Amino acid sequence: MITPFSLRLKQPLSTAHGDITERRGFIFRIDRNGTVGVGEATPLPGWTERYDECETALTTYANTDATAPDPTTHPACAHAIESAELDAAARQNGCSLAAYLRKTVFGRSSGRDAIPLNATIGAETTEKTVNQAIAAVENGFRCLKLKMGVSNPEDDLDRARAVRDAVGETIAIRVDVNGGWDRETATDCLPTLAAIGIEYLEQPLPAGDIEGHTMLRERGAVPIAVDESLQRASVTELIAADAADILVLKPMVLGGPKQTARAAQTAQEHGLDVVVTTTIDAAVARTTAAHVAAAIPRCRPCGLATGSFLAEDVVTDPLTITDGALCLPDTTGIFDGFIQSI
Ligand SMILES: O=C(O)CCC(=O)C1=CC=C[C@@H](O)[C@@H]1C(=O)O
Ligand SMILES: [Mg+2]
Repeated sequence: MITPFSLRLKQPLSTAHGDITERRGFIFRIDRNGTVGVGEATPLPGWTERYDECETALTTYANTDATAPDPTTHPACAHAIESAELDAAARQNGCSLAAYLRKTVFGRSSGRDAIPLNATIGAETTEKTVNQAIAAVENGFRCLKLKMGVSNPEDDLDRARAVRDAVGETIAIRVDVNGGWDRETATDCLPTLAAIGIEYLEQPLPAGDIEGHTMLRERGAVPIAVDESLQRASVTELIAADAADILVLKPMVLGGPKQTARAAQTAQEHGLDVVVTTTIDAAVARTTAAHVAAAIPRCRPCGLATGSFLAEDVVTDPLTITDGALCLPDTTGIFDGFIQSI
């Protein structure tokens, strides 16, 4: 069964790719020998297939004997299908999705209950950015993610400096440019970002400029993370190119929770760190991503505090965030409560 939804954001999330103002997607429900599984597809144009492409692929899969679509061409659709299958499988095994992924991908039986998060702050004015940063720290967040690449680089750097001055040295500040700089701009910004003491610089250059990220990384000024580049190159290719210290993994963009867990495993085997984030998804995919993060050993603070961007949701959020860390619900599968309420 496929149920479409459309959710408004409380206010636009401003990024170098443009503003995100609403999220439209589908809840996908399957029945496997009497056990229900639920998954979500929330395509984000520019990151995944378009909404109409997702709808066609999901409908075709549901109504015919078609195999699941390729996660590289239809990642959001593949995400919904894989999530629903894993939800049912975990429930049949009497365990949570996190425990199921831990066992089947990482061969482990125990893991973390609480996942530290970053607070996400859009490309706003300095005053708004500083106010949001202070509010996040007062709410217990120890890690802030600032969006850059919308205004000019000098203003961006001033904003990051103002946040550092406001929150002090002990709070991690990471910066996400969403590919908004060229090599020269990024190179020029490195010394100031290093002086501000940022945790890492995420996707400074366009997705396809893998070599440029390698070049920035070689400078050694600040660690480099890639996000959008994972749509252009595989984890193995990015590792071979020495393009990143950190991979930002979005299950909705990578085609599902297991795809993401496997990407994390490959990255960690090669000494890279990972961060799990959403594409500002609804509650089902956010909870799915939280299970993925909980299954992965050694995650840096994750970008999962995104439910508060939405003005409405498909279902009551089962995740609680306390002191900047997220707690998973005690459940089988993704969340037992979804079966009754959606
Ligand atoms: O990582 C986070 O803190 C939240 C998610 C987030 O920042 C994003 C979600 C969706 C699209 C992007 O603009 C953005 C990102 O680039 O990571
Ligand atoms: Mg990013």
